[in-house]
This record gives sequence, structure tokens and C-alpha cells, in this order.
Amino acid sequence: CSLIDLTVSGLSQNIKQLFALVCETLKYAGILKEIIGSTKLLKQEKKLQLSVAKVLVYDLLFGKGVKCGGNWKAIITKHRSQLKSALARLKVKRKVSRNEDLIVSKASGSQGCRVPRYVRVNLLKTSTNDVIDYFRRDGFIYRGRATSVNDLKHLKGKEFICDLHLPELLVFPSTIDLHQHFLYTAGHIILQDKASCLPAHLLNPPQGSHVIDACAAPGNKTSHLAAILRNKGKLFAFDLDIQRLATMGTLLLRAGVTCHQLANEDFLLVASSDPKYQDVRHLLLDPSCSGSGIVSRLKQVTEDEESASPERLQALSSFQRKALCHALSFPRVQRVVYSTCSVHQEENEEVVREVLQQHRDSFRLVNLMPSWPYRGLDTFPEGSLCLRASPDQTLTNGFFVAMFERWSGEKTTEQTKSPSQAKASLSAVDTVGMDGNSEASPSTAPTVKRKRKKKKKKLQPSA
Ligand SMILES: C[S@@+](CC[C@H](N)C(=O)[O-])C[C@H]1O[C@@H](n2cnc3c(N)ncnc32)[C@H](O)[C@@H]1O
Repeated sequence: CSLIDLTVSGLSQNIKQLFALVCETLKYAGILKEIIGSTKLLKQEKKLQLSVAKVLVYDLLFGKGVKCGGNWKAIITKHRSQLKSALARLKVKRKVSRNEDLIVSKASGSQGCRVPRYVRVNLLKTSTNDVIDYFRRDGFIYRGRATSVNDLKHLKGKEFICDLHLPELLVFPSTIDLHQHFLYTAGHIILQDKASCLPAHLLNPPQGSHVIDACAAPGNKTSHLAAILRNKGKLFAFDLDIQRLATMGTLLLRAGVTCHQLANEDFLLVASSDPKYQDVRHLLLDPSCSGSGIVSRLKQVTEDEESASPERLQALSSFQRKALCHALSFPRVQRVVYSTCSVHQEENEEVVREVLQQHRDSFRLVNLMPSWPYRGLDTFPEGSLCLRASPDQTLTNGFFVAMFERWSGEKTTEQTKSPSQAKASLSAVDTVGMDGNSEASPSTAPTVKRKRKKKKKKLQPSA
């Protein structure tokens, strides 16, 4: 039976096949929309919804050819020649001969720019070199280390490259599916978008330290933190959702994480005065958000544009502010990374601005990866110390990261500058620019290196 039956009849016995069909349709979502639009299919077939049409056209043109499918088959096969001609015209227009190159060529366009497949090497189980060797033996072609973000754009077929910012991150064409690959099923690699790797990478807790992952499930950032800690130290991970925590337990087991303590708790109710957390100096807060930055979800098929209503955004940002304030209340916490996969200012700069306003006496923002090209919006003086990420600018999902750092001891002259003055001189946490120029890494780059003479001054808010 064709996969199409499984989808349209809603049968779920063969989840794997169904998942494969949905993933494949997603890969071609932009192309399918263009073909459906140019043939005016939905105008001719009034009962056909765009999402179903995409699956049918996918199966007809790129899949098994709609072997069966009842009424749906009858409807779509009526338009077979028209759809095939539209596909042929599109290939001529894009100057490609193979179907899969349509996806690759789309990646270079600005509209619907596709995000590559990012693979984080799980350093708890293996090394980057071993993984590279494994892929090469498996027929993949290694192109060395990227020197600019452009190098990530033009990968095709079985090519892969080492990322320019994160040394343990490998980059493959977006068309590669590694969910069945041995390295993935054995936990040697984690399929994680580059932007989502930034929070743990930037927090960079030293081995042996105590860390909180406040909203942790399903645990990609937790396993990244554990890898940075080399499983040495303590990783307290909280999540409200018991099911997500259960999945997380399985994933962490597969990833070889052993330094964690999972708790099904509301982070807002975790007592920061509990002696258990007295040594926590690093905290990662990746709270629930609208998810508006995620580009590879079902919404591509269903055409549901991000529809976060003002009320929903308000509810989310109110929770995010509370969670961030709570994170800063842990008595010995030195660094707190705040991240969302949202593109909305209300969940990003606005949250950070308000919380910073309330905690200026104790915390400031760290200037993250100064050469990263896409900065937080300038809606407040320190906005650009934060990072943004997007498919167009950084070839990743839409994302936002800010890092709070406790003022160390008494403020120096440098520390009491106005935010705009300070912006230029505050902490630099950088690996390498998008142009691949800088070499410093967060593990070596000092958080705050004040070369100037220390001048004792009373602690006071910045101007
Ligand atoms: C964006 S997801 C976290 C993703 C995770 N950091 C990762 O990288 O895999 C947000 C999580 O926060 C959890 N959450 C929401 N409210 C919470 C709360 N009050 N306390 C703890 N967890 C909460 C949700 O259940 C959800 O799993």
C-alpha cells in the first residue's frame, strides 16, 4: 500500500513510514507550494486542502507515484501531466537536473532559505576525529573546517564540513537524514540545530561545577552541558512535563550522561536557598516559548504561520521574566544564560531588558561572540550584547541568547560606565567570527579581562 493511504486515512500502525513521508514532504514543502500554486490545483479541486495536496503531490512527483489512495488518487492523477510539466519547468528555471537539487538550490535563495543538518559530536562517547573517520568510511566526503558561513550553504550530496564556530559540530546538507544512522542510534552524535548548541557552549561551565538546567526536557542542552562538564560535577535538571522528562531520561542514557539529577518540578518553586544548590554558579534557562523561530516543523506543510496572539505572547513573556528573575536569585550563581527559539521581541529583548533593569546592581550582560553578525535588537542600550540567529543570517533556526553575569566584587571604573560605553569593552565570549577570523574560544577567552588599573569604587548602578 502506498504511504499516501497511511497519511490520509490517519492510520498510525506504521508510524515509521508515516514519519518518513511527513519528513520527505517537509523537505520539499517550498517546492510543492510553488508547483501547487503555479498549476492552480486548489482552485480546480475546491475540497483539497493545501496540506493534503502537498502530501499527494509529493507522492506523485517525488515519492512512490500514488499507487493507491481511493478518491485522493483519482483526484490527483487527473492532474498528473500538468503537475509533471510544472516540475519540469521549475527545474529548467532553477537550472537543475535532479529533483534533490531543487531543494539544494532553494537553499541559496533568500526566501525559504534551508537550514543545514547539524550534527553535534557527543564528546562523552567519542571524539570529533573518530566521527569524521566513521562518516568517511561510510561514503561521506569530508570538506575540512568551514572558514565562513558561506561554506555551509553549498554542501551537497554526501558532503560534510566542520562548523566554523563549534569545533564538535559537523554540518551536512539539509537533505541528509541521519535518524537511522548507527552513530545516532548509539548516542555518538546528537542531531541538534547549531543555534540550540549556543547556550551550553557560551555558558561553558568548568568541569566539576554545579549547574542548573531550569527547563530541561527533552534534554539536548542538558546532554551538551554534561559533555562540557565531561560528566564531572552536578547537573540539576528540572521540567514540569513528566512525559518529556521520561523521554529525556532515555535520551540522556543513550548519550552516556551520568552527572545529572532529574526532577519533575516547577522551576519557579525550586528554593534557591536550598543548601543543595549552594554551589550552583552556572544556570541555563531555556523556558517554554512560542517556538516561532523553528523553521522545520509541520507548520511548513500546514502553512500555519506563527500565530502567537498578543495574549499568548504576554503570558509567555510573563513566565519567562519570572523564571529569569528566579534564576538570578540563586545566591552564588555567577552566570545565567537565557535562550528562546522565538523571534518575538516580547520574549527576547523585552524580557532581558526588564530583568536587567531590576538586577542592574548585581548583574550585567556579557557581550556574546562579538563577531557573530546577527545581534539582539537595539531596543535598549545593551540589546546588541545578545545574540540572535535566523535561517537567512546564520543558517540556523531563529533563536535568541543572552548571558547575565554577576558583577565580581566591587565595580571598577570600567564597570560603572554607561551601558553604551560598556558595550564596547565588556566581556567578550567569542570563538570565531562568521568570517572565520578570530581564534579565541570561550574556554580560553576571559569573561572579563580588565587590563586597566583597578579603582575601588562603591557598588552602584551603571549610568
Ligand atoms: C523550550 S523547552 C526546553 C528545551 C530543552 N532546553 C532542550 O534543549 O531540549 C521548555 C521546557 O520547559 C518546561 N517548563 C515549562 N514551564 C516550566 C516550569 N515552570 N518549570 C520547569 N519546566 C518548565 C516545558 O515542559 C518544556 O519542556
